[in-house]
Amino acid sequence: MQRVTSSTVADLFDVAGTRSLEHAAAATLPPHTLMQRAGLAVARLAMALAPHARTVWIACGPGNNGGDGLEAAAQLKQRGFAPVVTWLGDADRAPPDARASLERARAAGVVFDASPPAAWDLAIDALLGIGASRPPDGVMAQWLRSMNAGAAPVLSVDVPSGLDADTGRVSADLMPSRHQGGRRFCLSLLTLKPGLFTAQGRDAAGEVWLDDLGCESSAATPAGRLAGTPPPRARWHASHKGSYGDVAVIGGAPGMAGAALLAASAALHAGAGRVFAGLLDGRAALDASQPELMLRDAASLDLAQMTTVMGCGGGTAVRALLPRVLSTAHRLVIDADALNAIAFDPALQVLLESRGRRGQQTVLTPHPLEAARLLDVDTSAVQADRIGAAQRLANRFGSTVVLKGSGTVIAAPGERPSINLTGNARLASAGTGDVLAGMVGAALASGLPSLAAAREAVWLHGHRADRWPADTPLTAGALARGGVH
Ligand SMILES: NC(=O)C1=CN([C@@H]2O[C@H](COP(=O)(O)OP(=O)(O)OC[C@H]3O[C@@H](n4cnc5c(N)ncnc54)[C@H](OP(=O)(O)O)[C@@H]3O)[C@@H](O)[C@H]2O)[C@@H](O)CC1
Ligand SMILES: Nc1ncnc2c1ncn2[C@@H]1O[C@H](COP(=O)(O)OP(=O)(O)O)[C@@H](O)[C@H]1O
Ligand SMILES: [K+]
Repeated sequence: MQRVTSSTVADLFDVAGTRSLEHAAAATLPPHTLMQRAGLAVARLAMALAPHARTVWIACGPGNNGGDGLEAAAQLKQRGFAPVVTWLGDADRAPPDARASLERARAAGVVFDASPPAAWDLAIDALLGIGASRPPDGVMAQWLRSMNAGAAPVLSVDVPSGLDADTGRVSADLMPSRHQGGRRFCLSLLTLKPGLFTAQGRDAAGEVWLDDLGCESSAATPAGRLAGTPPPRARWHASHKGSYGDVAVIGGAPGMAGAALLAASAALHAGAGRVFAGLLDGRAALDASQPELMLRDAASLDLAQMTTVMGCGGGTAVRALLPRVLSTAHRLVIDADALNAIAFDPALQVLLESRGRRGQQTVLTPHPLEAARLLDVDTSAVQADRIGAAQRLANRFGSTVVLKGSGTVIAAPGERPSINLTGNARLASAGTGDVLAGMVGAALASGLPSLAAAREAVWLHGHRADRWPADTPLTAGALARGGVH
């Protein structure tokens, strides 16, 4: 059993992949082995989380997820705990594994009840796993809401019930409350599922653990991966500023110069050799607080030699510059208003696609609304399948795509998408996206290929937010300066 952290490297398997691994493993093992292993793993984690629990409420559903819960109940009872099981199944219709664990729980003397105990020290959610076929309702939804509202920790078996294991969607009324409720844990069985890590998945699951039940995962193709900590970038003693590349930030239309300056500051603090800011505002000649930045007229910059970060605070003015930038920029990060301009202009889309065909490095950094505009769908469609949306954009434009938000997805043509696990909701403040664009620019300018540059910058950006003191608001300016307090 292992705890998943932002440095974990692991494959992610969707429901179809997990099912084929389960079948392959079950075929080589004596009957009921997997469920016994699953139940024991759940019981072990439960005992570690609540070693002094007097009452453990285990809510079990009608399928094999409920079977895991029944098996855990048997194991906990045998170890001196007092599980109370509420089971929504029917012994005549339960799948064979769940029925076998039902017998074992009964034989162990587990207490079964029709309704939850009056109080509990730990709740185990074994209502639905990867077989969920519709959103929970009725008694099942009521039990989930009780767990969510209770002060005790909640341990979800395999996935939080009601979570779409492939996409991370959960219906709003089953999400844990932000204002009450205990800590949340999820023990994912056999495989890690992508839905645990993106969209609502991170809030629904809480701290994720994995038990592979002693099974191999080579018999299925992963749907994605957790890429872990990026390798450190060494700086040679015998290097100079030219070794780390030039970044040109183009953006900052009147009233929005701050966005471009944030991106430029972020590029500088992320190690770019030289940073130029080509402000569309035209008025500023010096940022006195950051004299290292060279403020230039955007038209005067020789983009063929540089890494360009385009669009931060660009307004509509950025549109006129895009044909030249898309055609000439050596390496390119496209953010914010530049993405919006491309979404509404088929001629710019053609120019972007041809960069991909020429093999030029391009990273797009949309938030969900910008991604929706580029895909001509609405934001809810993007959020309903973030991995799919990022991959479609990457394929369409021949670019690396960073689809921002909780569980940022990074996709590139022909590559397995990855989900980044650093970062938290303190990043939900104005300007943090501009900072990310600048950081991707610096990583690209150092010579990293676009996918590695995107992974490194996204990881570091989130890591800075994770390290930031909990009692202090995080500003984009501080994030740009390296997350230094
Ligand atoms: N076999 C093994 O040894 C192992 C199994 N493992 C475990 O099995 C889990 C998968 O089990 P599973 O395939 O039985 O699916 P599961 O998630 O229990 O749900 C299906 C049941 O729920 C029902 N149902 C669906 N939606 C519903 C709703 N909204 N509201 C109410 N009911 C709803 C559905 O009924 P139906 O849709 O047919 O009406 C069916 O009865 C997996 O996540 C893991 O925990 C692993 O530990 C590995 C070892
Ligand atoms: N709840 C969250 N959890 C993790 N990261 C978040 C969250 N909210 C925002 N972020 C991150 O903060 C950044 C916000 O970018 P963006 O939406 O473009 O903001 P802005 O336009 O204000 O710069 C992205 O990197 C995004 O992934
Ligand atoms: K569950």
